[in-house]
Amino acid sequence: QQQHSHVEEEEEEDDPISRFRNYLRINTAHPSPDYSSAVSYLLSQANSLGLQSRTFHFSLNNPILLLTWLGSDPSLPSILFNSHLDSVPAEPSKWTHPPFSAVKTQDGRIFARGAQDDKCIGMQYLEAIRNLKAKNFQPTRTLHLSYVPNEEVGGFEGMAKFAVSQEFKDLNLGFAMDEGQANPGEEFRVFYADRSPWELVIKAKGTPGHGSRMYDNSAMENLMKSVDIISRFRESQFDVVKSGRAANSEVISVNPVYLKSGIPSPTGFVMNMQPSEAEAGFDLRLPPTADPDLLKKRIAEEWAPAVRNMTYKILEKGPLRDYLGHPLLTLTNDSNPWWSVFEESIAAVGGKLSKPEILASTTDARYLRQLGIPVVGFSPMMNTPILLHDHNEFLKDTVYLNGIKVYESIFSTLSSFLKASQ
Ligand SMILES: CSCC[C@H](NC=O)C(=O)O
Ligand SMILES: [Zn+2]
Ligand SMILES: [Zn+2]
Repeated sequence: QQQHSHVEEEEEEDDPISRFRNYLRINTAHPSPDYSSAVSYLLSQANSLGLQSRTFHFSLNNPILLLTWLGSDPSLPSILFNSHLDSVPAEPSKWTHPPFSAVKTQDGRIFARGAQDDKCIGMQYLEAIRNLKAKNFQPTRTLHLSYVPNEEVGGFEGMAKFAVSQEFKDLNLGFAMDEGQANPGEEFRVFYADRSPWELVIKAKGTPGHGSRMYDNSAMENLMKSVDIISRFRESQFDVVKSGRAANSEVISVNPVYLKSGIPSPTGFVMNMQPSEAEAGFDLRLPPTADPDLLKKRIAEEWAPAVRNMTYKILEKGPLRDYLGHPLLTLTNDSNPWWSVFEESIAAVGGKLSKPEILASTTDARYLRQLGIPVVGFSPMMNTPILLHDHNEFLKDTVYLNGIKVYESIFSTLSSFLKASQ
């Protein structure tokens, strides 16, 4: 009985850490994310802060929540802070604590799927507004917070649809921020571009035959030649990274994700038959500087040539260029006034930024950059191991709380910044 009341007491606490942990307890992992609970929870927070709220349904079962803190001069371009509602799945048996219980250990680590990616920033945005309101801060520019579904599977039912809507256009955005990544070191990492993902499937056909026969042009041989050629390209890119000439995210990555062939039998595969078809799947990532046409030519001529009985399919998962044909990147120099003001806001709280990077993976920021909106990827996590999509994802309470201070500075500085009128 006593223990029971103790637990209830803990759940009813209302402080930044409990509010973060409660958000983490809502299971928004794929394949069946509970978006409605997440949206109701965020709405209750927004209401307690007196923020305006709207929920959009551009796609069935994929709600988008938009919260707005109206500036004193709503005619100025506004600022958007985005986070995604969904998470990748977790395998509970491989975690030391259940992934949706948000256990906090003695040393302050909060374990949950989404702790770093990216429920931290979603709640830190709200806490920063809470603190600024308590200080009677009034923004000049309007601030928007967006909570979007479907990011982890490409954003096609989320930000991709929102970004092309009239409702989005009406926000009149001047600048946006989206998630970044943790840093084990002392500085905050910051991202000016994402790599663009392609899915590549290559298929080989060939002569079937007895498992004992040696002959040319079997499907397996044709596929394995391609796998070998692709591996060599991968090595050449990886060598550039290993020799320190480029960062991981600055080269084209190509990683095999599946191999499929064989003739199934009740116990596995028929072992004395050479199959007539074989295929392989690859995850490709292109940095903004990569030449997509050159890569397509390489795929057609070397990786899956028709002369070797190969066919292929490339699925481009999102844009590579903006509507003016420019690569999707945000300038991080003085020519971008938003960047300078962002830098100032970090310095104002004693934060240090590491050299701006390209993100190795992909976020919804690409849909905003496609529109020509400058977007900075940033999650204020220093002294933190990179655990996104990993087992035992956690964030330390002190790091989380410090991040709230960082966003207070970002919000107040950016929303008062008047020079940029674009
Ligand atoms: C095909 S777009 C997928 C987007 C996904 N984002 C986060 O991990 C990623 O794989 O980078
Ligand atoms: Zn993410
Ligand atoms: Zn992710």
